[in-house]
Amino acid sequence: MLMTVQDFETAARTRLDPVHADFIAGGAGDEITVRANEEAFRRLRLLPRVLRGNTERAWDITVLGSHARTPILLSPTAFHKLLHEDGELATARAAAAAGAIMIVSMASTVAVDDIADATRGAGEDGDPAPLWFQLYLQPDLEFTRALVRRATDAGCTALVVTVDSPVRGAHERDLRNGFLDLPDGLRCEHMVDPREGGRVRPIAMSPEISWDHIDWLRGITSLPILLKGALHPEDARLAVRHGVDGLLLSNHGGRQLDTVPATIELLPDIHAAVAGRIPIVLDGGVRRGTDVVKALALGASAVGIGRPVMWALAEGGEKGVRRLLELLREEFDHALALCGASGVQDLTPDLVRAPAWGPPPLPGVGADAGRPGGVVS
Ligand SMILES: Cc1cc2nc3c(=O)[nH]c(=O)nc-3n(C[C@H](O)[C@H](O)[C@H](O)COP(=O)(O)O)c2cc1C
Ligand SMILES: O=C(O)C(=O)c1ccccc1
Repeated sequence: MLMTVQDFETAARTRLDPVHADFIAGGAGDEITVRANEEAFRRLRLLPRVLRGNTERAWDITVLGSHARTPILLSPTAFHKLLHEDGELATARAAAAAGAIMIVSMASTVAVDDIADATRGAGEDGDPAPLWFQLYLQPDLEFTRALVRRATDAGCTALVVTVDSPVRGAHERDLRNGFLDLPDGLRCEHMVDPREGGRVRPIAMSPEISWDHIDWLRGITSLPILLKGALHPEDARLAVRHGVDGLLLSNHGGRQLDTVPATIELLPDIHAAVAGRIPIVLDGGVRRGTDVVKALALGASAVGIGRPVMWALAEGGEKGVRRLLELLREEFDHALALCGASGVQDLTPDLVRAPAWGPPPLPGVGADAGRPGGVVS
């Protein structure tokens, strides 16, 4: 029976080509960060409140003007048709049914306009949660501009710019398997260039992308912009200064620079750096309702899931993703109830006990020298 996120992975693996399972599960280098994301959630402990008398619970959130019926959104992931013939259409219909925001990947195998068409009127009350669009800024700015227009015309309500990929992460599993691109018959629909007779362009991951490009993007769109993959508190502050509207705190599920910290471990610092000026969405290692509670308590406005969606899609198409989103919402609701919370607004940092992250500070140095693991505030 499919009761947990782990069950979906186990079930999907019985159906999937192991090369494709490796593409989903894998990460960069030794996959230290892949493991760290999940482990860091496990190391955090919840301290519930009691006798709160809360009988009703709400799960709604509004982030950057986008309303959703769940704080769990679908992080952008590539190549859904590799896993199921309906590809992103199945994923998007399931997200619409759950009222969950879906971030459409620039590397999707169905174009964002077709995804938007498939979900129109598909929500429970005819009002599906909006789509956001993820992009890698292409050095060819006219191409990027056309892509932004396409996403905007499709009705996307935010842009998510992935900035952790000046070069592509070294996915050793894929290299060993010789999995380097989509098989014949599948393509990244957004990369079909009408100016070039329908040639499919490769997605450029370019080290020349800089804050100047963010300024340029800020100037050509009025959609909210989120940066995905800034991890340094100084970059979080710079993002605010450059007019960025939100952060997707993400280490790309451990698929870019290996050995970066778990995102949940970074959240308190990033939260302090932006000081409430812009919302933070977190992804990486979210597998349980309690993980969602922990991230929201430590200051995230929402969380994203990547691999779980792909396992569920491979396992059961639209139905699979529907069931996945349902079970995570049930787990989240259950955890809320056990924390004595009636909604996201009751989730505060005092509900989370953090271990002392990383190597201990040098004795006698810094404000929190020798600080034992304690309540995060
Ligand atoms: C197979 C796969 C494909 C991905 N494709 C993209 C992508 O196209 N664009 C992007 O910004 N992030 C991409 N990501 C990263 C996810 O958006 C997300 O950051 C990550 O999967 C979250 O971690 P989780 O898998 O532990 O939930 C991909 C991740 C996976 C596993
Ligand atoms: O694999 C990834 O993590 C990823 O981001 C990606 C981007 C473009 C094409 C395929 C995958």
